[in-house]
Amino acid sequence: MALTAEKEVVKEQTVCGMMDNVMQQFNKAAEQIDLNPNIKKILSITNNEIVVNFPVKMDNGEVEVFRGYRVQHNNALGPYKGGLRYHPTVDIDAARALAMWMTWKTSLAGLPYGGGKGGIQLDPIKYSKAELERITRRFTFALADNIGPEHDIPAPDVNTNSQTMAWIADTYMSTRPPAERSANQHVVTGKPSGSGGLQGRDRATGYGVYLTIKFWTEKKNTSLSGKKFVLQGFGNVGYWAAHFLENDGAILVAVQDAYGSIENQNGIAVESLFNYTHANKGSIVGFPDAKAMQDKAFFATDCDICIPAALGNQITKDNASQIKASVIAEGANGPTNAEGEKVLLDKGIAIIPDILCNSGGVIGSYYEWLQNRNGELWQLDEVMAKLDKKLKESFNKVYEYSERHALDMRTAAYCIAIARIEKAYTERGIFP
Ligand SMILES: NC(=O)C1=CN([C@@H]2O[C@H](COP(=O)(O)OP(=O)(O)OC[C@H]3O[C@@H](n4cnc5c(N)ncnc54)[C@H](OP(=O)(O)O)[C@@H]3O)[C@@H](O)[C@H]2O)C=CC1
Ligand SMILES: O=C(O)CCC(=O)C(=O)O
Repeated sequence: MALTAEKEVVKEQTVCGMMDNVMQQFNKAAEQIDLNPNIKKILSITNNEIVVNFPVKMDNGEVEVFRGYRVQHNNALGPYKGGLRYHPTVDIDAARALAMWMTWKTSLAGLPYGGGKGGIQLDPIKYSKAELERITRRFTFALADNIGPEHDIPAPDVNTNSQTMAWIADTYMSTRPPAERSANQHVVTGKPSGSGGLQGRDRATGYGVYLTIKFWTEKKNTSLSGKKFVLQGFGNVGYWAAHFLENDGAILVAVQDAYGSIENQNGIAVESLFNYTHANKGSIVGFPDAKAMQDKAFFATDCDICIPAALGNQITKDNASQIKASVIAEGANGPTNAEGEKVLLDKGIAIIPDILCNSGGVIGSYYEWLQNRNGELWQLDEVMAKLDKKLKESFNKVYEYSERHALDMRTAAYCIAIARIEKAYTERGIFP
């Protein structure tokens, strides 16, 4: 199938209503822990919402005006932290929900951060690399002091990467007095390793997805060897998760990206698919060692593990009942909506929730931030070992809480995350 620039036409985007989803999750946990009503009020809304419209000259000499967002949900535990997404579905609802998820995620991981998220409403495939660089630099300039290394620290998300972060860091640092420039390198994380980036930040999220699945299988007295998994999204998170799962003996049997879906029950070789996508404008479509499948049939594929690692609201009441896996590992943020989740839990399918499953990314970002702040250079093996230890602690905390209180893992994770923020407010004496 020939690829077109009109991704949205190829596959319907369903990212609306993310706030409803995160609020239902929050309210359920708030009730469970009997959250102080004043703190509940604070956490139910975002602290700051920055919307910027900024003009950029295109390659053809015309000016286009873009809309960018940065939502800062809460900073009770430290500076706002979270990614920037470049996608047509970026709007204020999505940015609010994604910022809230970051607050719970950083709290659960025990990091000294709050939550923020943002991005630009655009389809990057429609722009040249030079245009994307100018868009990113103008966006950074428009955000001005709303971001900063001790205030709000962006990172990569959908359709942004280490190159995007390098442009942001460079633009932000160029606005500082000369003597302070390099001291501001940690305004963003996820930078290339030659520009202050952390060895291993590229794979940190996918590695965390893999680890949480491994820890879950260990709790079930089984192993990953021979387990079949399906993967929605073959980008940064999806590729690295698949890479580590395959190394541990699991078998990739179906993949979906924005252009289509493929299946091979005998196994899809992860590195071959990765190399193929690089030669095929980034898409999995047409991979010779798998057959094409209908997008709608993807979630019904026979498998043990299902990994949504693309956009939000992908598992809904319409497809949840078809899922054959015994565990869902949420690489993406908010991939399962409330109705879909009910169907899954009723069927006895476990969910490793996003705020735990994909937290390896922000934990890696924290290490990068520390590395820059302390003027250090960390080695890959020490980064991976630290990630392993931290994720194991987080996973065990959530798993044990869920067992002790007979809760699903998402609600358990939320209870732990929210209780930590409540404690911070209470200790300050504001809400006795
Ligand atoms: N990067 C990170 O460190 C972190 C990311 N996340 C979350 O993980 C998810 C993926 O992020 P990331 O891997 O960085 O993003 P990438 O941009 O690297 O990859 C996104 C992937 O999702 C696919 N995709 C997009 N739309 C659809 C669709 N409608 N149906 C199926 N697949 C689709 C893309 O396909 P195509 O290439 O064809 O467009 C691509 O394969 C997001 O939810 C993000 O918020 C969470 C924590 C950290
Ligand atoms: O690395 C970070 O700071 C945040 C990554 C992110 O956007 C996420 O965890 O959803």
